[in-house]
Amino acid sequence: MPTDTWTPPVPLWSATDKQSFAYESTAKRWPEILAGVISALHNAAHALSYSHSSQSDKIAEASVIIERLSKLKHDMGRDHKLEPIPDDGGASPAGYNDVLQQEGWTWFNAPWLFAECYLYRLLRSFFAQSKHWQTYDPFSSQKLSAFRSSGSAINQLATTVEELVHKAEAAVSNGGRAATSGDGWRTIFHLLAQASLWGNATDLSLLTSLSHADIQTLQSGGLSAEAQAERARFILTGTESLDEAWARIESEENGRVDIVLDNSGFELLTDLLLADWLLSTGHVTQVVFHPKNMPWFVSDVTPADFAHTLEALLSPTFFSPAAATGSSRGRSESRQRAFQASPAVLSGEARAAKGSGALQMSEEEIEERKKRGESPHPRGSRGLVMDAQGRTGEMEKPKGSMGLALDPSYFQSARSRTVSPSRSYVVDASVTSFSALYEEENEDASRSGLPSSTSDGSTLNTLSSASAGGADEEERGRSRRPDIGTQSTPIMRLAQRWKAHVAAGRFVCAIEPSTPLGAEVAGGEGFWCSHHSFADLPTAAPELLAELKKSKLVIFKGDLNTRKLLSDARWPNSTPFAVAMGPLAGHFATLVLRTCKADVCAGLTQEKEKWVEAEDAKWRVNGKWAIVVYVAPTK
Ligand SMILES: O=P(O)(O)OC[C@@]1(O)O[C@H](CO)[C@@H](O)[C@@H]1O
Repeated sequence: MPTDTWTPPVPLWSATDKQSFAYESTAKRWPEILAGVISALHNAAHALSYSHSSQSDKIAEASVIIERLSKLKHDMGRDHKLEPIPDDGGASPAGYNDVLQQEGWTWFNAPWLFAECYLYRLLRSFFAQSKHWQTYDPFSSQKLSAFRSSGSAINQLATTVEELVHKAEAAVSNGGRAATSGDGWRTIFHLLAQASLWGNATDLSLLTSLSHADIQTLQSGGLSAEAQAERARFILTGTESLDEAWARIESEENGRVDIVLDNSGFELLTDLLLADWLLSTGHVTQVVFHPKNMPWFVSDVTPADFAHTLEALLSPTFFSPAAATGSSRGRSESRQRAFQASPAVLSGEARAAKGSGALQMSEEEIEERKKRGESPHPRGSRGLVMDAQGRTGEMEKPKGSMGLALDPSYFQSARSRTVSPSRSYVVDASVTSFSALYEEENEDASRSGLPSSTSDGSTLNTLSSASAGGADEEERGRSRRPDIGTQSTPIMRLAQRWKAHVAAGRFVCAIEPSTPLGAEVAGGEGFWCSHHSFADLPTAAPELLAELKKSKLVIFKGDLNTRKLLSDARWPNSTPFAVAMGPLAGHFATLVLRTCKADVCAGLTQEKEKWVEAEDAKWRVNGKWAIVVYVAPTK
């Protein structure tokens, strides 16, 4: 390992242990995730095939990327060596490639954490090297549809938090910060921190098999004291660390808190609710959010996700039942099903456009067939059968087939909508695309006087260019209910506050949301997607460390961030968390909010470890159990 890497005194988790979740992920979950990306790309290309203007180059390029994804899936399944990541003009892959040159790992003998980070960085390079798909986020449609289905849980939380925020602001305006100190306010911090913790259970990379209904059940913890008490028993470390974190928040004058984000959608929403309440108590004057600079672990927050989330929450229709099921604009349920994003059957031989293995026949031929009233594809043509999760394993190509074609049935129900993949949030045709959302949004926005984004969605409102700023917006963000139309909901009103917080610099997204996906980013923010564990942060990212040391509390969300804090090493579970953090421990006050979804753990008592082993053999990985840990600053 290179010199700027700390080596823990215990081995790292890897798929060499066939009993581990590392092995199950490498053998099963990652191939399913790759199949999901192939499906998403197929659907995006499918939507393009109905564009009014010629999209054949983009479609052809999609099939090239699909071929690369298929080969990656093939090579992974056969435990090939990890190949160097090409220099794709984005964040330098040199760190990954230097290690690979030294170690020569394969998929199943590499450290699990390294291999998984490598997988997502390599995936990024497939799109970064393209001409038409450079800003395409292959997980956007999953993130969007999961977020849309979280509406009921979000409204439940927002109703409660809106009241808590206004109560806190009223208390502060009457009695200053002292008025929001003490037991009652600490209890509310517990509730909101635990809502943020359990929001982490909504992790699409894990929930490859759960339905959105299951996800909603997971999210339905809510804020009721009973619900929280019931779930507190699943926090293996107890919740005393929240008392320590709250004492830190109350005591320190410095008003900055940082949140190292995890998943977009519902989890990000719970982080924003916590952050807004912290501001309203007067103990915090700024919250800095740290997203990932590229599509990461399926559902992690990108800068575009951060911006889109605020925009989407302002829309009166984003969580509408129709939008959630994608059956908006009157499409029948059955057509909606036919339109679903996972191609159950890929069939047909496509006349390959020159050298491209295109999905389509030539434009001219399609037009000719349409004029004759024929389907754009010959029925019954031989082809490849692959189920939605790509469980066929090897992608054998039928003899003579030059490429892939979508089942003709897709072409009967596709909307004639131009969906350009040159937008990071492009979604496939099976869910409402953000451009459509923004069209709705603009209609709604113009009615309610809200700032609207551009209709083509390509130059979305970035947080830094968010509407207004100035006294009125400042005031609105502070305490008055914003006048965003009589139809406003609690979440819309809170989102309006959050846009005002952004405009006033009280909410900061550490990476400018308009930053291209995968780009090299300033301030060391690219570190979060590097090959490093966080133990290396002091040596590998001194600029980022200096930033985090300005914060009175740094909150790390989720399982992957915890795996990186612990170097994903095989610590005895009773190892003190600060010991397992290695050189990073003590540089700044740290609060870890993690639902357990991987092999690694630390910070438990031996009694608790014994108890949970007897309670649930899968406690490490099924997302039902959690740890909450506070590590005090000592350096
Ligand atoms: O960081 P999150 O989103 O909480 O969880 C991400 C993650 O822990 O989930 C999977 C294990 O289930 C791993 O592949 C990955 O590291």
